[in-house]
Amino acid sequence: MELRVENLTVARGGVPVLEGLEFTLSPGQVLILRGPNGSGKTTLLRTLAGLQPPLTGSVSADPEQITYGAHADGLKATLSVEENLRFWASVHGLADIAPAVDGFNLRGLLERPSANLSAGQKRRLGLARLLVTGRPIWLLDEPTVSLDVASVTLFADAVRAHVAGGGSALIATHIDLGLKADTLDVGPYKADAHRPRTDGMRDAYADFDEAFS
Ligand SMILES: Nc1ncnc2c1ncn2[C@@H]1O[C@H](COP(=O)(O)OP(=O)(O)OP(=O)(O)O)[C@@H](O)[C@H]1O
Repeated sequence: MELRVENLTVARGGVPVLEGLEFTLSPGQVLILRGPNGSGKTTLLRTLAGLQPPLTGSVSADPEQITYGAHADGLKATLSVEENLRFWASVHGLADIAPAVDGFNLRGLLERPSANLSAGQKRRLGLARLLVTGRPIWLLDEPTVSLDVASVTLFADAVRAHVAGGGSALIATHIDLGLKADTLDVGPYKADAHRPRTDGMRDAYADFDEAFS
């Protein structure tokens, strides 16, 4: 499934951050999102995932086809590693968690409550969740934070296998993952936050408190 973005403007706290975005993420493609801190990568990913509305433009993909891996691992703290994976697999109608367990080297941690994992182990479990969603489009925000070199390799292998199977991935990262990938630099799309808007949309979002979204 293709994800096509046309004339997209995204905002945080009512302030336009990126505007005029046009790109396509195709099956089999890895697209690396680049840009300095605060440039709007997370805002773009959240909008593509359907977690916040765009100010203008359109995103062609159905949110049901998308898995969003955010900064937070989103683990259920009182459940074990295995229970976490089984829970997500059941939500997505899948039964087999073995590829996720083995793909992220979690076999020796299955009984451990996820609250008791190290930061890197938590991240591995959060990423393993990608494999039990069965969804074709992965949107990932700094997925390798806390991972050691070996785990970064596991992650890169998982992405490679995903796109080889017809999936796609848009990944915000500051490191080189060693993947065959295209790059989307958000720099040229930086919005002029102070330009008066003519479409009335600014007012609609001005009081929106992102802290509660
Ligand atoms: N909850 C929020 N409410 C209002 N503004 C926010 C909020 N979160 C982020 N921002 C602002 O929105 C802009 C874009 O932030 P965003 O998190 O999308 O950048 P980023 O490119 O992902 O940065 P980083 O590389 O540091 O993760 C920044 O100026 C940031 O300060």
